[in-house]
Amino acid sequence: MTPHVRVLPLVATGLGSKTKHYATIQLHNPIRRNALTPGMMTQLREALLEVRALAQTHESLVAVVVAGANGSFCSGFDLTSKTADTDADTLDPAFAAHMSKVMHENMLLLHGLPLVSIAAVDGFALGGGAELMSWCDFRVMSPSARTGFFQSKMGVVPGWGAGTRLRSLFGASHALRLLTTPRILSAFEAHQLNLATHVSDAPEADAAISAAQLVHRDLFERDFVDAYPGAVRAMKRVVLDAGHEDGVDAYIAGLRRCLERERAEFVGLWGAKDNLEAIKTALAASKKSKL
Ligand SMILES: C[C@@H](C(=O)O)C(=O)SCCNC(=O)CCNC(=O)[C@H](O)C(C)(C)COP(=O)(O)OP(=O)(O)OC[C@H]1O[C@@H](n2cnc3c(N)ncnc32)[C@H](O)[C@@H]1OP(=O)(O)O
Repeated sequence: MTPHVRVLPLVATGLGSKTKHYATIQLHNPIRRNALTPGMMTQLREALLEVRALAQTHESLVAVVVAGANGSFCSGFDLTSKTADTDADTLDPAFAAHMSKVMHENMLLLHGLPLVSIAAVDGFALGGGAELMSWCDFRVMSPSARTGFFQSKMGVVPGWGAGTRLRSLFGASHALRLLTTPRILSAFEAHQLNLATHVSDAPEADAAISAAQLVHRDLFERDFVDAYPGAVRAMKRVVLDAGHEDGVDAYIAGLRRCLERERAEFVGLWGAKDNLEAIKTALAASKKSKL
């Protein structure tokens, strides 16, 4: 199946006036661990707009889950996608600027949805995948899932906005620690660092559980069960609105300006000497591990 991003049918949970629904946006490029091609980035925007429209017509829709397919979350940008989706060289600064802008706008759209956003992380959330995870309000990891901001090891800064996002989530020193430490973290370590907001309470018993199952069982059938849908939606408005004294539009505009500066750093480093050396080393290591 060609790589794609789609919105799955809404799921209902709870009873009576507390019935709540959630939507799922699924990233589907399993042979590349759900890395995003340029085409998938455009489809991600369409999926986010579809979910935003659903939120307008369905008052009981309280959350959107972002998930991968076949046991993986997302391994960032699909480094093999240039020939399939575009003629541009993906190491070209013009491509870097374009990709980063598209993903920054996607992240702002996700962040500004009137719904609680939930990353359901199985397998790996790596590079841009860790960034996408970080932009979600809740970050649920299955017991065997892994994540990591390994951009510094690739000689770049984040291309999908994690500098801005982690600074706003955790403050400067914690954001810097995560971004300058290109280590792959277990779900347990990610939870200790507050990067994961939810992991299994009994990881050994839940060894085979998926993040989507954890979301359904632990969030919707337990944590959210007593909340009224209207109150959940209002909480999201309150929290977003509290981001800036002039309200949500000023908050998002401020984030956009920060992302513009972050993008300039990314474009300057993507495809430059250190990045090329890192890609060469990574490719050689990958080939060696398969011999
Ligand atoms: C925008 C920027 C940013 O950070 O801001 C980015 O995202 S740059 C992109 C950053 N991401 C990466 O560099 C991810 C590199 N990938 C990996 O480190 C690894 O594949 C893992 C994600 C840890 C998964 O390891 P695991 O052992 O489970 O599987 P594997 O390595 O055999 O991967 C399965 C197949 O998917 C491919 N594959 C995995 N990630 C890919 C990616 N991002 N782009 C293109 N192909 C990718 C592998 O080459 C392999 O292809 P074959 O089956 O043909 O051998």
